[in-house]
Amino acid sequence: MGDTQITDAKKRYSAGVLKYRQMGYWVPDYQPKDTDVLCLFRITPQEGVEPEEAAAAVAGESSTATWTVVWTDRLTACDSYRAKAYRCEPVPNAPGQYFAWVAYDLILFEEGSIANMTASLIGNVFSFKPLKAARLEDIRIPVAYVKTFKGPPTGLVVERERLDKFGRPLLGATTKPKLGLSGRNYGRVIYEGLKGGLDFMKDDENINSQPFMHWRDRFLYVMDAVNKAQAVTGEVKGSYLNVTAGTMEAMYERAGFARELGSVVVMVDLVIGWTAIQSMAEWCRRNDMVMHMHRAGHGTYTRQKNHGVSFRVIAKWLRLAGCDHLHAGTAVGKLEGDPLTVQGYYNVCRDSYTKTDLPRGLYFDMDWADTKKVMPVASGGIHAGQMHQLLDLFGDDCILQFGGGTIGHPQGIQAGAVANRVALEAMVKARNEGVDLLLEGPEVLRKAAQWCGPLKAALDTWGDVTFNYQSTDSSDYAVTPAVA
Ligand SMILES: O=C(O)[C@H](O)COP(=O)(O)O
Ligand SMILES: [Mg+2]
Repeated sequence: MGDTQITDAKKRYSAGVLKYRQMGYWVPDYQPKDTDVLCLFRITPQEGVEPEEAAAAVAGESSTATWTVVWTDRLTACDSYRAKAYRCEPVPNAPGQYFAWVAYDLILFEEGSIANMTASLIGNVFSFKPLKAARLEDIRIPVAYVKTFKGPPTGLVVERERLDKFGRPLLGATTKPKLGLSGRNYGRVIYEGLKGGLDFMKDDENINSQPFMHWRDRFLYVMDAVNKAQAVTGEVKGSYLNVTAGTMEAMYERAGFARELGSVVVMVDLVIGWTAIQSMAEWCRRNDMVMHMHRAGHGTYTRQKNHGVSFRVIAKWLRLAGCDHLHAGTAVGKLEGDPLTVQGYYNVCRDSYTKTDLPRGLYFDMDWADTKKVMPVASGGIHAGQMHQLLDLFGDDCILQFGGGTIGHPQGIQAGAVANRVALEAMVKARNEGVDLLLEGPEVLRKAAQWCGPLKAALDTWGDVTFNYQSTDSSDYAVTPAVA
């Protein structure tokens, strides 16, 4: 018996163990349908396992197969239900690694459920012994499936209208220290930041309801600060109230209290899980609330290039699941992120139609079918001295968040916020006047600092701080291959 699909029914369905290719999970001449879910996996087969067999195994284990032939396949439309590995190629400059393309028929998935989609695509298959490692690099979700998800509760366009803020990135800050402040002191930090010119303040990912500050205290003091800052500045302000909790009931209770107090935004952490995220998105939609998503925990499975799930896939799932803000990397800050790869994440948050873009790690075209847009958030170790790079990398439709880079300002929190607002406004003005931000950005900052003491102090304190480390996850295609 060879390594290709066995078509003789008696041989194919006799009890025993067959190769996945023999069972029909490797179909090199398969033409993907417009309605198929397409996945690109990076696989590292064990020694002695042929790449096509490994690709077929991935297709099998993530769809209908098990390790042995089961006659019950014949009670189903198994020929169409089987996922099909249809292409397998060595990864450039990565010995032992292969890209495997797999197509899944739409019938394999429940509508509107990321939990269901992920249970197939990243279910058992990542622990499968014939593979040393596997990574889901990218996914094409077809329009027919996209339309079964509601997506962001508010969306980027409506959020700007509600906030009445246009033509520039929004500005925020994460309250620091991450843990330990009492409600009253916490509220003071919020007020200072908002009064100084930020649009948003933000709870940190791990602030929930600890002994030093019960969640109700936090919400009360934060909203008192938000209201006062709105009154003195005349601008709409918000503070992401983190409602992450141990149960859905507790999260609904906290979100309900945030709404009662007049908050425009609540926040959850990625660690609450797909079903909880979709439930909270439903709640936000019903209650006209912006939903901020902190991607806490993602680095445990997105960061290493040879194993896990790329953040671009997580970002696509989160846009469908429904969040309005999503932490998507900074490139220049303290957290992992190659600039082009991070731009790829931003693009899938905001695209109407995602085009294949290999240098940015985007392997498929994908039509978002008018799914609302997510506001990507740059947060993690950024400061005013990087404003030109941030604006150049990410454009206007994003949120720039400076936690330490606001709270740690030598002249105080309000001065930190002023420095960031002035740096941003100066940079947007320069960009709009045609200045080349990368070439002349530092000079724009220096000039603005002549008239703004807080910005000068920020640049003096942090201007030289960089985080220049080798990225663990950059594209395998540094430049787009030439098109003949
Ligand atoms: O949750 C976050 O986004 C980070 O804690 C940001 O903090 P930083 O700006 O001080 O790095
Ligand atoms: Mg944080």
